[in-house]
Amino acid sequence: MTPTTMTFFERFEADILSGKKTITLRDEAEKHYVPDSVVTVSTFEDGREFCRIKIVSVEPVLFDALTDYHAAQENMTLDELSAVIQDIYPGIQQLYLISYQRVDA
Ligand SMILES: CC(=O)Nc1ccn([C@@H]2O[C@H](CO)[C@@H](O)[C@H]2O)c(=O)n1
Repeated sequence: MTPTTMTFFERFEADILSGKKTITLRDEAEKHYVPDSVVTVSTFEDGREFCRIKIVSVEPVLFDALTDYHAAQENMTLDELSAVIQDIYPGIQQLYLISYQRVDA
């Protein structure tokens, strides 16, 4: 089934709304998003909906293969991004790069 919702940590809300953050890296539990589908986005902490996004692409990427370019699309340095991922997904190698565009409500 095509997923229709996605959660983000609240601290990333502003970057998503401003368009500074245009990808997210998830584990295999979230690899089933479908390009061109529209997804309702809410905060992980309290489930507050704050925008909708259109999935652009979903592709596997290894943690060790992350680059400054990925980090830039997260509005972070590579060191910051690596630390964030290690915190959320300790020891993970296989990630899924989900790129998205904000769509109007
Ligand atoms: C709330 C929830 O269920 N899961 C996640 C998982 C990841 N992320 C963000 O995606 C990027 C790479 O992982 C980083 O910016 C992360 O902080 C997030 O916001 N929420």
